[in-house]
Amino acid sequence: MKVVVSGGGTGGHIYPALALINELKKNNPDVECLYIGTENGLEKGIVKRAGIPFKSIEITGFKRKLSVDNVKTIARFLKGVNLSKKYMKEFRPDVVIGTGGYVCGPVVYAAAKLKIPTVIHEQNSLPGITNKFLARYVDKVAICFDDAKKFFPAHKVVLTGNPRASEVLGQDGLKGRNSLGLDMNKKTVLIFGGSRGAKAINQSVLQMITNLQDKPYQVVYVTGEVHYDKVMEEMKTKNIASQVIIKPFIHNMPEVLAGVDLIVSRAGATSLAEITALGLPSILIPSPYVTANHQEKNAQAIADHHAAILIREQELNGQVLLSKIDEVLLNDDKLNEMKTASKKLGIPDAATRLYRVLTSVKNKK
Ligand SMILES: CC(=O)N[C@H]1[C@@H](OP(=O)(O)OP(=O)(O)OC[C@H]2O[C@@H](n3ccc(=O)[nH]c3=O)[C@H](O)[C@@H]2O)O[C@H](CO)[C@@H](O)[C@@H]1O
Repeated sequence: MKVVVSGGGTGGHIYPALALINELKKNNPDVECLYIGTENGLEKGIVKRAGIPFKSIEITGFKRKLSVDNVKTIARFLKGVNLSKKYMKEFRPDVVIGTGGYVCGPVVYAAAKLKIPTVIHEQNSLPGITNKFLARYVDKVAICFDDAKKFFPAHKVVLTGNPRASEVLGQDGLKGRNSLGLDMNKKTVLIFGGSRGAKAINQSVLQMITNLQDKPYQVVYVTGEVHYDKVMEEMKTKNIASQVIIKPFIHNMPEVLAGVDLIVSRAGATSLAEITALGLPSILIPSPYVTANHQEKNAQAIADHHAAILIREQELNGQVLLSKIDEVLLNDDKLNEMKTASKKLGIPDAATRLYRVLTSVKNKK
C-alpha cells in the first residue's frame, strides 16, 4: 500500500499525520509513505526527524481582504497542484490524505483530479478554510467533533477522532520523566503554549517563576522554539527553583505526557485529543488569535465537563496561573475528579477508525 500524507504549518496538523503513518505501518508492514509539506512550516524538521520521505511545494494562505498577495497565492496554488501531480505520478499512491494547513490544498486537490482516492482529517470543531474548500473534491471527511459535521457533505463525514489520541496511550511515562531528569516521586505540571509556544503564557511563567521555590511539585516549562533565547535572557534576572526544567521544544511528547500529572496549555485540538485520551487534568488558556475563536470553544467543551479549568488570555497573569496550578496539584480529590472527567472525553481508538476510513476508500476504487 502506498500513501501520500500532507499536513502542515503547525504541530496540530503534523502530529496527527505522523500518528496515522504509525498506524499504517502497524497494520501494513510494507506500507510506503510520502509526506508532502512546505519548506518553511514546522513539518520539514519534524517529518525528517521521524525518518519519513519528504517532498515540498510552496504555498501561502489567502488574506481575508482583497489584495495583490491573493493573486500570488492563486499562482502558487496552481504551481503547487502541478508539482503535486508530478510527485504523485512518480510515487503512484493508492490513497492521499490531508490533515489540514494550507499545504493540503494543492496536494489533495491534485490527487482528486488524478482520480486517486482522497480523505481529509479535520481536528477542530470549526473547520479550517483549506478543508472546507477540499470537502467537495474528496471521498471522505474524517472529523473529531460532532459539531464539525454540519460544515461538510453529510454522506462523506465519518467521526474518527484524532489518531494522536491513540498514539499517546500505552507510552512509558517513566521513560518520559527520565528523559527530562525529573524526580520520580514528585507531582509534575507541564506548561507549554501549543506547538509554537505562546507569548502570554511565557510572560505569566516569568511572573510566577520565583514563587515556585517552596512548592512540593516540579515544573516542566516549554517556551516554544522561537521564544527560547528571549525567555532565557529574561530568566537571568530571576531566581529559578531547582525543580523547574525549561526546554525550547519537546520531541518525545507522548512519553512526557504519559509521565505528568497536570497540563497548562493553549487549547489546540490535537493537544486536547492527547490530554483527554490520557485522562489528564488541564488548565487551558485558549489562543484568542485563531479563526472564530475556535480554541475557546474547544476549551469550553472540556471545562463544561469539569475536566479543565479555563483561563481567558485577558485574565491571565502569573498570580492567577500559580493559584490555579496549586488549586489542582495540592488537592488530590480535585485532581482525581478532573482525571476521571477528562478520561471520559477521549476517543482512544481514533487511529484504528481513521485507518479503516483510508482502507475503505482505497478498496472502493
Ligand atoms: C495558532 C493556531 O493556529 N493553532 C492551531 C494549531 O495549534 P497547534 O499546532 O499549537 O496544535 P495543538 O495544540 O493542537 O497540537 C500541538 C501538537 O504539538 C505537540 N507538541 C507541542 C509542544 C512541544 O514542545 N512538543 C510537541 O510535540 C503536541 O503534543 C501536539 O501534538 O492546530 C490545532 C489543530 O488543528 C488548532 O486547534 C489550533 O487552533
